[in-house]
Amino acid sequence: MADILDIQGLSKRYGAVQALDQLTIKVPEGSIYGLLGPNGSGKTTTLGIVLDVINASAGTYQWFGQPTSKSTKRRIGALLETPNFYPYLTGEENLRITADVKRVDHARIPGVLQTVGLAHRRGDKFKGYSLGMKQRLAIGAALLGDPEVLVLDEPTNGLDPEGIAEVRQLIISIAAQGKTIILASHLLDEVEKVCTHMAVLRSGKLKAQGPVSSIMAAHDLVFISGGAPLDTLLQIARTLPFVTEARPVNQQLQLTLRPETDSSELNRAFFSQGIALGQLVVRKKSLESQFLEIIKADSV
Ligand SMILES: Nc1ncnc2c1ncn2[C@@H]1O[C@H](COP(=O)(O)OP(=O)(O)OP(=O)(O)O)[C@@H](O)[C@H]1O
Repeated sequence: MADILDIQGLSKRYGAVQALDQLTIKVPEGSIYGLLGPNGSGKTTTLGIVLDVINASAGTYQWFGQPTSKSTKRRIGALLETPNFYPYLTGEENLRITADVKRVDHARIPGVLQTVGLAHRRGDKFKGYSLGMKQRLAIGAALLGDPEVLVLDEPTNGLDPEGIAEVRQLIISIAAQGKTIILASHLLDEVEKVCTHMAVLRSGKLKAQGPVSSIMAAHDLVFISGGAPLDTLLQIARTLPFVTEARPVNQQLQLTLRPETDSSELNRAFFSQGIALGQLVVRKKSLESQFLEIIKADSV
């Protein structure tokens, strides 16, 4: 898979604030890439830099394997702030105005309205739209130029639960049409539900990145006990190449395994040393606790 966006060592300083610190990430083509981090972690700054509205202090980025230019910009649609639509005009009329500003043919409008699920409401005034419909129209405006990539900053902020569900579904369906989507969010739940890949930021630093499933899978815990004294189990566990962490907890041994390790390998490894484990329990950590650990960790 080619990389749509390649960010290398991006840094941004605002006076005393290091908003971004040597960020390096690659966004694969066709992914829904989530930039996840608490408020102030540098997500908007990152999007602003790669959209060429904020200057970086250091580092580089390339879109489609090229430095940014008019032609790369035409291939990117972005929604950083809610656009100012006219309340007394219809959804369709508002898109016509946006199309004129962007010098896009009006012939694109019916298809865009269809994509964002507003074709049947195209003649209704914007002010009568629900919050979710307003945001879908905004996403439609970003799609007018038929971009290959859609960049969204906190796309569900301020929406009601229904609007959140509509917008998340829309993002997934746009990606299904072959577009790459990059979105910033402070909601772990959102990234987990919508994204295929993620980068976790804290205080401008990258804490983890990769496919959402492998980041989440990397943090399951295994508890073992029995068959031998805890000390012996600990000694053996520390020699196993697929065990990344081992420590005694409440008369059991708590282990963290390398991603994609099957816990049955543990049974086999101990058995080969003459120990039949009395108990082996895999506990999935809650996503919240994984996220908190990732953003707490000094490095991942
Ligand atoms: N124009 C600016 N001047 C000074 N400091 C800024 C400016 N823009 C952002 N910052 C600071 O840079 C850091 C990163 O901000 P940024 O907006 O990129 O984070 P974020 O993850 O998008 O958070 P949020 O969701 O709250 O916008 C924060 O400490 C913020 O206060």
